[in-house]
Amino acid sequence: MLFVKELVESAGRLTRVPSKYVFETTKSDDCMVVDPVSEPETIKIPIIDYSLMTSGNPDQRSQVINELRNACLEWGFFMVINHGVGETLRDELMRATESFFDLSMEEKLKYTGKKLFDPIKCGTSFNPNVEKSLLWRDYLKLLVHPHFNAPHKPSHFSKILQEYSKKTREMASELLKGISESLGLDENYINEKMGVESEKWTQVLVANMYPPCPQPELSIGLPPHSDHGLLTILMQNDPSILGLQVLHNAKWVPIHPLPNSFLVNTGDHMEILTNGKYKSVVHRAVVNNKTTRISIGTAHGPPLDKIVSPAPELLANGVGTQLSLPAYRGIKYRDFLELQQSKSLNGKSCLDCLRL
Ligand SMILES: O=C(O)CCC(=O)C(=O)O
Ligand SMILES: [Fe+2]
Repeated sequence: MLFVKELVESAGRLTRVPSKYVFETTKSDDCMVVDPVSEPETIKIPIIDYSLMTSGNPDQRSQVINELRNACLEWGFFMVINHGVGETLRDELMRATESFFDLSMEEKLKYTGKKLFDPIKCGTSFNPNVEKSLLWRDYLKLLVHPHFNAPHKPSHFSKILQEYSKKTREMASELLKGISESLGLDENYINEKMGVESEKWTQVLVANMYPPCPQPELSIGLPPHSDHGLLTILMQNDPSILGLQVLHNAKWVPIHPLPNSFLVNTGDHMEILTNGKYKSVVHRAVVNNKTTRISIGTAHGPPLDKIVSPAPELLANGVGTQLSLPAYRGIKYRDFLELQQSKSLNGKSCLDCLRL
């Protein structure tokens, strides 16, 4: 296996993308990319002030819950500011992640596990065995909760990962409370049903590295896809390096992260649980020819053995109204992950398999 990082570094000055990295466009790639100058209104990304949600002031909280509801209904994506996760921890994690990718091929190859549920997995592309073309992306994927796993090198990586995973779990749990409330449910509804309260939920951390690409228009870092869990919390190395694009009203919206913010999106299990009220958002990562971009995402989902189906409470739209039918069949989280990882990443194809 050859990582993109090593391909770029070994080639001296790479001027062309090798043909196996030329990405075939799919339907949603035909969508236009929003031009921020002529369409500034379309890129008003929702911003959630986390500190107002947790300040203890009920008016401020209900204002933020409203904003969360709109963000989930209209975008499936929002930026979180004033979240209380220290800049130092974020920087340390980013530096340690860079050092991990800088390890020798020999070290990294120790983690190129073959099995889907290998708790530590380092690799390139998404699923090179079945993909028609390779992605301009290397990755490290760790199962960090309920059992914590991390590589031994670099030496301080594990401690930083553990702290960061805990902080993002706390944030995810608070956001899920707010989201429950925004759906008219008890604030603990999702956390109770999804094993958050019992500490049995699943957290997977993925670090993506996208080295500079000589022909960025021909290749892609991650093709259009939705995430599997309930919520994904993402940060990147430098807010000025663009890469993430979110599909909104059939157009790709490039995300300009606010400094020190987190990017949060709803995943397929949010869509299943809410019976399609809050949909998972399709997004992709494009590459550039100047700088390496690194993003680190934590996906938060139910316990692996939990079968998730639409919440009965959300099948009725109000007192006295008729029940609507469940729109998705229930599936064990583990089976959903297996389905997604056995194919190439392709829009919402896994969720489509569950539609009733
Ligand atoms: O690199 C990014 O911004 C997006 C990463 C992503 O979508 C993922 O890891 O699922
Ligand atoms: Fe994603």
